[in-house]
Amino acid sequence: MSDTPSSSPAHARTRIKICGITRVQDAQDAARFGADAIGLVFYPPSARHVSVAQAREIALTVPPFVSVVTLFVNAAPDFVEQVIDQVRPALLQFHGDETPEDCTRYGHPYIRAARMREGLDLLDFASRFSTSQALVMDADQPGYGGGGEVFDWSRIPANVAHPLVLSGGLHAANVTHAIRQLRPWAVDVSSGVEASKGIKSAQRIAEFIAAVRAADQ
Ligand SMILES: O=C(O)c1ccccc1NCC(=O)[C@H](O)[C@H](O)COP(=O)(O)O
Repeated sequence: MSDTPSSSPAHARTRIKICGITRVQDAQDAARFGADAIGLVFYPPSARHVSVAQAREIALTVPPFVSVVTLFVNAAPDFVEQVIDQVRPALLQFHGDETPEDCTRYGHPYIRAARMREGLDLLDFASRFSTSQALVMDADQPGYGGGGEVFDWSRIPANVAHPLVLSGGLHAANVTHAIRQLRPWAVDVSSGVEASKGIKSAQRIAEFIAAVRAADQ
């Protein structure tokens, strides 16, 4: 086997985040099938909103080396502090209208969602959020996120320096193609692995993860 560089991607394995987990059982299924991270949504209008107590219970059952990500939409700083203290997330995810200062004030690693609306300059956005560990690229939709909508992937510039987390309307039937086309660092899914809003389907999680692994071959 040759050890010369090739055009293959810089990483061999696309990371997978299953977002909008509301039940211990769903977190365990995600981990069991090989997810790298689970997302807990703190946004009361969402059907996937969890209380701090619920989130803590779920986080305590997540096995080692599976990251817990807590997602906020324009949350009050005191509330974010409470979640950091009680849930101990590996990462914060800001999915609303937060400024760079809103994201960095906790001194905690974070990822920032870019809602891919018409006219968004992603390179400018990336430079404003240079301290973000990754950019989550999601469809722009009413309700901020989790709407199962795909955006136009051709609007992602090739030269974004951040690791990219592809999100928005992914499911087992389109994620293989998405990964082969874009080679993101990670993929993030919610609606595409659900049985109903906020309730994940073990079978759909398994199929989604198998489709990601197929793309990594
Ligand atoms: O999931 C929600 O209800 C939600 C509400 C408000 C902001 C963000 C939200 N979810 C964000 C996510 O990380 C989803 O995984 C992402 O938007 C993709 O969702 P989907 O298109 O349903 O796979």
